[in-house]
Amino acid sequence: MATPRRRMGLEKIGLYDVGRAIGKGNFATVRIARHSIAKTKVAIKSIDVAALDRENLVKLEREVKIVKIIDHPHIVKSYEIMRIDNMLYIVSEYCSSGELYETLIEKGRVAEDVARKWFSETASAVSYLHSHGIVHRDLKAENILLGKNSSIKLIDFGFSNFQTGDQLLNTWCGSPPYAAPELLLGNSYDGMKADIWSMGVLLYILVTGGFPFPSDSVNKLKRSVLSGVVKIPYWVSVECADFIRKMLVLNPGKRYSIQNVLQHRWMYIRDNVKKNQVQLLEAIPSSSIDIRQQSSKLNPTIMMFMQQHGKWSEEQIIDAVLGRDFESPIFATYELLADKVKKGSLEGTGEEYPRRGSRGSILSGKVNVDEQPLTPTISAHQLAQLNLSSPDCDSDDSSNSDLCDDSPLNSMEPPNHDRQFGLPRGLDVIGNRFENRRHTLCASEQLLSPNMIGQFPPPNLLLNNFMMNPLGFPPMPEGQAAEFPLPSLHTALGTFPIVDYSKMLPVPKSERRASAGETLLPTNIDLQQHLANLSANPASFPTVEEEGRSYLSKFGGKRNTVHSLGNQMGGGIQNPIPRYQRSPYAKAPPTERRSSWASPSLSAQQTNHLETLFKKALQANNDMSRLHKEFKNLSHGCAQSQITNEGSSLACPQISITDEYNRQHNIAPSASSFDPVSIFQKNAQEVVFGQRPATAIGFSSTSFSGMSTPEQTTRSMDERVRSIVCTIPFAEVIEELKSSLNILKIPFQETQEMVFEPQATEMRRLSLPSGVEIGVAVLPPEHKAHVEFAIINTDSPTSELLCDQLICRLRMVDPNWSSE
Ligand SMILES: Nc1ncnc2c1ncn2[C@@H]1O[C@H](COP(=O)(O)OP(=O)(O)OP(=O)(O)O)[C@@H](O)[C@H]1O
Repeated sequence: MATPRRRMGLEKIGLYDVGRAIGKGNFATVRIARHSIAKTKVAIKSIDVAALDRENLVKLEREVKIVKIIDHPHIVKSYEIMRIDNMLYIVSEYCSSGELYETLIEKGRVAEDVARKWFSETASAVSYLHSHGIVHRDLKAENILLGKNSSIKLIDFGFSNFQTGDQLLNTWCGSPPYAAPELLLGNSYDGMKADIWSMGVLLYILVTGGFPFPSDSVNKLKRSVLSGVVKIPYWVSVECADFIRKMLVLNPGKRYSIQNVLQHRWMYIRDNVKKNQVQLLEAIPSSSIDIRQQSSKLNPTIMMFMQQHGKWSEEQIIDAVLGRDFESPIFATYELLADKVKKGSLEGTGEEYPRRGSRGSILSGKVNVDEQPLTPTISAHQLAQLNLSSPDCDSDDSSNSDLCDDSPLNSMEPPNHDRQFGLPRGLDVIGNRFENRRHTLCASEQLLSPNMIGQFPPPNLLLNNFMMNPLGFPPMPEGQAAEFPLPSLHTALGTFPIVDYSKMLPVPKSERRASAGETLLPTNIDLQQHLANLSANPASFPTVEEEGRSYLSKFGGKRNTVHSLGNQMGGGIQNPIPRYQRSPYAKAPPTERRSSWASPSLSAQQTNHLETLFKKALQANNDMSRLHKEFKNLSHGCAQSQITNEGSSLACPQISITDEYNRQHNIAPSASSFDPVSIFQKNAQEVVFGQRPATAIGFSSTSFSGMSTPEQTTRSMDERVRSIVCTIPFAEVIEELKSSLNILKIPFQETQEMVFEPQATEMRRLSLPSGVEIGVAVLPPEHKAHVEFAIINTDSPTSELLCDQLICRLRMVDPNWSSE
């Protein structure tokens, strides 16, 4: 008999046979165990109370208090609290499929419908907590377990707390990568809003497989979080990206609440997984859940069974169960058996209790069951309901196979969920499992101590997983190249292995503003070739700073600002031009703006013609071929244009360099002892920096005329900015623009920024690889959306046309729009 022999090796704690360790936290070890009467597997978290200081003792007691009162299908259920000697044990339902974090490590990011299911379940649990004034404060993929049918179970209430009304919390809790900015700043915070930030990070991780703010130090993390820039890869759907951004809003006052989260449209996109979830959410509206509602009914079958097997009296059972005495084995036994019955044959039949006339018992006046004489025997049918007839290690739930292995009790082996996902149980995975895990941090006083840095995940842990599995990247659908003569960047991005988002996506605003040695824009280097080289050797991808340094060491010692100056047909710009002083999206007096904007290469009539065609093409199921053809015809007719055709590389903008020193000291460019322009022009082919898609820092452009003085030849930035005001809400404008770009299959990067003039307001920037940047800002107090389209790299009519198209789309959804 194998079972008894194995069981001899199991430690006995209370009514549990305790087996191997399945998890480890800061202060706790979690082991799998089996209830000797209910035969149900459970997880037992054991904490050596003697090892805790006063502060942690308080937290532990709070955790105990909270787990006793919460009851939600997506929160791990606790059954019993045992205090034996110096140890405190929390017995809870066992989740067989491990941590969500491990699943992500193994599988990489998940499809959005899977993410939606998991995220909805998490949101449902968080909503339940928040509606009962409880904040979790440690939401992370490691604290989300997967139970049967891959359903989410939230664990670890070690840092949860009660929060009422407008009360703010002060204790620093959580894991840095999931920590809200207000926590990173050491401010008092609203725990509920901090939970939402962590949920934003969680959703980001689910759909991208990486962290939104990848950093290898706390300082970098802080900088990255506080920059307010969230870089979302292009494969994330527009709705999902919007949702993530709503949760990752710096200002907690403007951040989504859990009610907003539950109502976001991404949560209601229909798919098979969601259908179930909607039902689930409907079945458990958070507002209607009473914390562990006391049931006045006790199951007589369970009671009889307990009397027989536990030797407890009827009164003892009733007292413990109705009194919800977590510190009594009677309550745990009853609850475990009741859950077994619920999951078993009675589930869904509505027959949770024996029918009138069936064998039952009058247990007491307190118990609302059919009044029948107590029969101290249990029928085979009733026994089957309890699912106890199977011997140890036979039935699914009561199996000891996980528990009673031959390994030492405290050996740290991963649970068998590896098998569930059909993955080989790699030794390296076993070895790293607990090392990789990020534990929760908690500090009352200091913000982040140096040893917290050690708590960070191994750099790019999730992303590295991607690299090992390039198939994790969505291939660009065949035949879906950009409809417009965009550079081949589109395809290149599809195969570009992400080493670090910060190297692929637009650099943060703070970096963009750097004045020295930075360049902006694509030159005539074949971008695709360049990216292909980089993808072959990702480590060689230089940062902006490296690129700048390399330039300076090549061309001179001064710190120069580099401007891109338009096109190769421009006839050569001999003089530096004043640096463009402000963000293209900063508000400017109307006089500084052009109310209308037209391509110098296309007549207004031609533009209108294209616009009309564009509208028609949109109506005709996105058939852009005619428009495209028309566009090509027009472009051939533009002698001075620099329209590029599909497949060709980016047009070569001429580069001019403003000597920063001269500019600052109002020294005429001609007086400069250093005139790198000509050198630069000669060496334009060698310029290796600025290939980054849509990277732009101060810029200006040449016109097509080839005139000789900057004043005459340069179309100022304002001339290349089209500005319109929409009357529909900001979010809808963004959605419309993004969906238009998606229809046109034009990749874009979205960043969130703040505009401070005339007053602080949120701005969204969409950066397109073709060099178009779109800024959308709310116009207070009217709450209209101010949209600016800026062409930043070349005076390309292609880009102009694209802007026209996007404006046209906005006009269709907002008849009240106006141009500025
Ligand atoms: N009910 C459970 N079923 C299966 N595994 C569990 C269960 N509870 C905990 N674990 C495992 O044990 C690990 C540690 O548990 P838990 O997070 O509760 O401990 P902790 O000490 O609070 O951790 P930390 O210090 O990181 O916050 C979990 O990440 C998980 O892998």
